[in-house]
Order: sequence, then C-alpha cells, then structure tokens
Amino acid sequence: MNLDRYSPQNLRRPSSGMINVHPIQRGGILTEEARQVILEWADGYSVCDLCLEGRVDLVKNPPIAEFKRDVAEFLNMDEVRFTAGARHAKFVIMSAFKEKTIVVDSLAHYTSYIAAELNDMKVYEVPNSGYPEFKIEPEKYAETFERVKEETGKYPDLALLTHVDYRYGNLADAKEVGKICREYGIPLILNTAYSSGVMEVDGKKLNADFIVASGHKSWAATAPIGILATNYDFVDDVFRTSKTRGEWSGRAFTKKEVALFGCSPVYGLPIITLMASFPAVVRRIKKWEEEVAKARWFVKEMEKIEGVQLIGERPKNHTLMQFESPAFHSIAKRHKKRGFFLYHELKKRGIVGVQPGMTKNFKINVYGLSWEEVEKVAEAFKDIAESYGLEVED
Ligand SMILES: Cc1ncc(COP(=O)(O)O)c(C=O)c1O
Repeated sequence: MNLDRYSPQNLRRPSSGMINVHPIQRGGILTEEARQVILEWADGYSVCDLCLEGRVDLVKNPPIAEFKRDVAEFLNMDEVRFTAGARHAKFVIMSAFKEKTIVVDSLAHYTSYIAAELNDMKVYEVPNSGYPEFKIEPEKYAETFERVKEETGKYPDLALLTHVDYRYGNLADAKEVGKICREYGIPLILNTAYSSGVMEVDGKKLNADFIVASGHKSWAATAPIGILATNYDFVDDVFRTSKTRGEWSGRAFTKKEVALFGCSPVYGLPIITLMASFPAVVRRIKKWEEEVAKARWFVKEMEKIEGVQLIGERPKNHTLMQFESPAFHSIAKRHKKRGFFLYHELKKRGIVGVQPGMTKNFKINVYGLSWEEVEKVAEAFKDIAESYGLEVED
C-alpha cells in the first residue's frame, strides 16, 4: 500500500488557481465567510457539542434551529429540514408516496428517477419540445396527467418539475406548472438544485408544495448538503417520527424523523458552511439579472465562432448552457489527442470544467465569474478556434 499517495502534497486539487466553468461547480464555490469558519468546525460531529434534543435541526448553538426558520422564510415555505443533497430531499418526500405514481419532466436529473425507483413509484414523463430548444411546456403536464388517468384509471399522486435542468440550463415556467398541479390537486416537487441560492425562488408564488435544493450546487456550501422545504399540509407525512419500540429493550425514538435517518446526516462542515454563506446568498440572488446578462453576452461571443451554436432556450435565462460545435468535433477527429484536445487547450489557457473528451457538445456555467473572467473564457475559445483555422467573426 502506498500511503504517500494520500499525503497533503499529493492531495492538491488539480483545478486550483484556474477558472472553473464546470456546470456543477459555480454556485457551490464557498464564500469568504464560509472559508473563515472552516477549520474550527472541521471535526467530525462538530455541531453536536450542545445537542440537547437529539436532532441536528433543533440545535440552538450553533443557531441551526433559527437558521431552519430563516431558510423557510427565504424560500417562502413553512418548514425546512437539511438533507444529504437534493437527491436525499427527493427521496424523503417520495418515501411518503411509496408505490404511487409520479409525473416528472423529461429533463429531470437521474436522481429524481432513482429516488422514485427506491420508493417503488411508477414514473411517467412530460415530453419536451425537442431539438433545438428542449422546452418543457406547462400544458404538457395537464396532458400527461390525463394520459395517466386514461392508462391507470386515476390521476397521478405526485408531480416533479426541474426548475432549471442540468442539460440545457432551461428555466421552466414553474408558476404555471404549479397552477396546473393545484387545479388537479396533485402536489408538486420543485427541484431547485440549479436555481434557489443563485436566483429568487418563492415557493408560494410558484405554487410549490415541496422545494428541494442543493447546498453544494447553488448555496455556496461544502458537500453534501441539501434542503427540503414544504408546507404545513405535508409536514406530518414527510417528517413523520419513529414509531418503533425495541421488542426486547422497550426503547422508543419518538423524536427521530424516519426518512431523515432519525437525525439528518449533516453534522459538520456542510451545515456550518451553508449557514456562514447564507447572508451572502441572500444578497447575491438580487444580482441575478447581471449574471444572466453575462451568460447572454457569452453566448453571443461563442456564436461568432464558425460552427458553434447554443442549444436550449433562447434567449438564456440561466447561466448554465450547452453548445453544439461540429467544427471542434471535426478537429478532434484528426487531432492526436482526439476529443481531449479542447480540454487540453483550455487548460493551457487557465480554464477547466469542460468535460475531457467532449467536443461535439459541451456545457459551461458562467455563474459568479467576473466580466473579466467571462471575457477571458470567450477569448480562449476564440483563440483555440483560430489556431485550428476556424473562422471567428470580429
Ligand atoms: C437538476 C439536478 N438535480 C439534482 C442534482 C443532484 O443534486 P445533489 O448532489 O444535491 O443531490 C443535480 C446534480 O447535478 C441536478 O443537476
């Protein structure tokens, strides 16, 4: 066994000091405030020094119990719990709908399907508009509900909408989908992994019954941490407490919430960094329009390159984007590094995050980059294109 492999020198992060445009990274970059508290809280169960009630969400020092209320207010929902990621939040909700039927958008993340599968749910999909915009039209929810009724004899029990999808960064019309769900009396999970924490999300305005969020994706927190917010109607079912009694010992755990494993598994840095970043997160969502402006500018610059084109909705309403680039793909075919050439060329210019091997299509997120950094990334792409003989408009 070569233990040297794990020495601090060998555990340096490969992307250190570079501009990282990986879609999943931008909203999870820690704030200065979070960096300041890291070391003090880095030990295992650090937040449990003064746990008097046997549940992380009830701890008063550090102020997690208050934080829970502030996050609920921020999302305009009634109750919140912290989970091990958005995926766990979805699992927790769906565990209250075991073996029932769920309708999800056809851009949903794999974790939505897995959470449903773990709970033996039957999944139906709402189609999207296909190439090139791949939009989810709200009325397709109503059509899918009717289709489920025709096939099974009853309307579905639950619906899920991915507010911003991970493939194209399309912003779905959550309010309208929420309205349709209300008309049918079907509770809606809004997956805000790519929206809450970077842009405003108001659960009541959007008619969401559940909001799931990802702290490490969009709230500047250390993984793994997610948020599950809901309204009073669902609290008893989703946050149901244990009814088990030890058959021999007679012990009971009546305060422990079953689907949260009794006490949600976020005992240290994840919850501390989520809290420490929260004031900055509350402030940063007000600057969302400027983030979108940067994304739109970046698209305009990228499309000056021969054969590069945005796919997904136009104009962009989010900072995550996908391009198709047949011209880069043709270069890859004759390059000795094959599809990896683009990754290497970008790395030489101080940029990481475009998936190694991808040239035909690639994804980028410009959230939180300064204007200078966005310009640097656009210039890098143009420079690479020109160096391989592609046309770039002035
Ligand atoms: C739309 C969407 N939802 C959920 C997730 C998973 O989030 P988490 O890691 O918090 O479980 C992802 C991850 O990429 C995602 O893109």
